[in-house]
Amino acid sequence: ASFSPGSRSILRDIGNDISDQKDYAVELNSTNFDSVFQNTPAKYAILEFFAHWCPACRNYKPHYEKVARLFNGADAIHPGLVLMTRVDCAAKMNVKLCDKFSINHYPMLFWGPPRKFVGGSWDPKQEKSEISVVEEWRTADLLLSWINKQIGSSYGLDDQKFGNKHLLPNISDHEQISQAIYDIEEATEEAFDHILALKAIKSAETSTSFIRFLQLLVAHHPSKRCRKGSADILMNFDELCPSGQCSYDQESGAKDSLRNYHICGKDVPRGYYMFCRGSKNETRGFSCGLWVLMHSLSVRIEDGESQFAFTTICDFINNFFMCDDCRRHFHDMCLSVKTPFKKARDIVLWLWSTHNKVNERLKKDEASLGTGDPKFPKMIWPPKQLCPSCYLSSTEKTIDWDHDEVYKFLKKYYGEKLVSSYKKSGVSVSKEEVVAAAEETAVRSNALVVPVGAALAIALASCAFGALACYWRTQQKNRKYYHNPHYLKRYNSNYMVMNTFSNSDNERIKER
Ligand SMILES: Cc1cc2nc3c(=O)[nH]c(=O)nc-3n(C[C@H](O)[C@H](O)[C@H](O)COP(=O)(O)OP(=O)(O)OC[C@H]3O[C@@H](n4cnc5c(N)ncnc54)[C@H](O)[C@@H]3O)c2cc1C
Repeated sequence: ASFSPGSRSILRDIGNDISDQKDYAVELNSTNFDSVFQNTPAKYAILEFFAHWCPACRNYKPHYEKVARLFNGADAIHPGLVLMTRVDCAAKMNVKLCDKFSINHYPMLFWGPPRKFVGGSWDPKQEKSEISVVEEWRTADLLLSWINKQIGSSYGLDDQKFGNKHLLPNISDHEQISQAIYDIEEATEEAFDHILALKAIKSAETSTSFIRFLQLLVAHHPSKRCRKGSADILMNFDELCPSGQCSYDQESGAKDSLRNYHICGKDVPRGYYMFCRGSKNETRGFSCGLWVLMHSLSVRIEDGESQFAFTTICDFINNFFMCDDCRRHFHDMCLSVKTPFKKARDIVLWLWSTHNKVNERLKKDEASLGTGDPKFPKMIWPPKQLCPSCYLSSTEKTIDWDHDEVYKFLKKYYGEKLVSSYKKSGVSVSKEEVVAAAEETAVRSNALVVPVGAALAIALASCAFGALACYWRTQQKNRKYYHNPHYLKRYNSNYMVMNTFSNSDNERIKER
């Protein structure tokens, strides 16, 4: 089978094998070794070399399995992050493989990016290698804290799976949305992967569209690590994509390549949608995550940013959502908006009703073609069970919405209930620092594309991420896109409202 990066199939398949064997760590041999490392969506791998006759190895197995339970298999607690594997060196077919890794005692554990193990080897005298020996491994506790140190996490052996085993639709459950933060992170990463795979930033137009979307993410992405990752790309954008020509170099050492960046950091588990998990592998997932991302952005913007957010989302879908029919339909709906949005409420409700138009169309298509997910039939949303007050009245054919109630509901559902669960220690910033940075950014950039709230949030993000802040500020001085009329003129007048900073804006920033 072939697996694309982020494919859910491989982890599910590994999961199925595991339930048969009751082992979580994946047993490798000289035949499957390369293909498993090549195809795993995990970011890191641990490889244990052992011998089945070795008593110490047998005693160690429960420790190793205790950790593997967290990361491997369909019910992994932290899926898609660390692939835990083992090779039995006492099996004849693996002798050469174990030799290549200079195994001189059992068990011996290695750590590295999975691809580095493909056709790989290890030699103690080797100076530069991305594969390293795991130093603290003797108990499950030690091994997990060693892993935590490598990836900056704080996982515990008692961590429990977040949410239901296999999400079954419960349309009246207000709390299910809180799990969507993982899906939004994954969808954000996946969108970035698609852009990279198709080298889709290739002109001034696509560059601008991408920059604007990053600005929106830096300011309003509900996940802290995605705000940080987006800020990181934004800060380095001039180097990564001079004149709109990005480097997509695959070389791991290529510093100026977009491929070396992760829009949500490098630890986002891949291959596991939760809120958006379909009952079949090929349904839901990314497109659901993308909708949820857009809704969660829309409820976070402020009045002054509404037109910016609208054009940014429309352009992003048009330029980078690789489903042709989808983006064409969506673009038509964008073009049908004749009056610029002035209030945040306008874009929240527009996105909601646009999504419902798509639902309505797909409901018919899926019924006639049988292509939908039977467990998640399309519906006009939110259903009454989820928001009774949204309905003034309804018949089978029409719904009379209470738009104020719908707006209130969406703000709560995609706002308050959907927040970053990612905590990183040492990230703190004083209010004064935020205000100073926002002011600095605002005063300098009188014709900035970034609207007030976004500038503040970017400043906040950049301050909050410590060393990035100073770099961001110096980089901003060189950022020509914002000042270049070429980049600003491409929209027709009703499709674009530029925000400029005035003294009163600066006062507002100070107040905030
Ligand atoms: C911009 C865009 C355009 C698309 N166009 C097409 C297309 O033309 N043809 C096609 O076949 N597929 C299209 N898709 C994919 C399609 O809309 C679904 O994403 C996909 O079928 C998966 O559906 P789902 O059941 O996971 O729910 P989705 O429609 O993806 O919705 C995700 C979640 O959002 C919530 N939700 C549902 N409706 C609303 C609403 N109105 N407001 C707020 N929240 C809501 C629900 O909790 C739902 O589970 C498009 C996707 C996107 C992002």
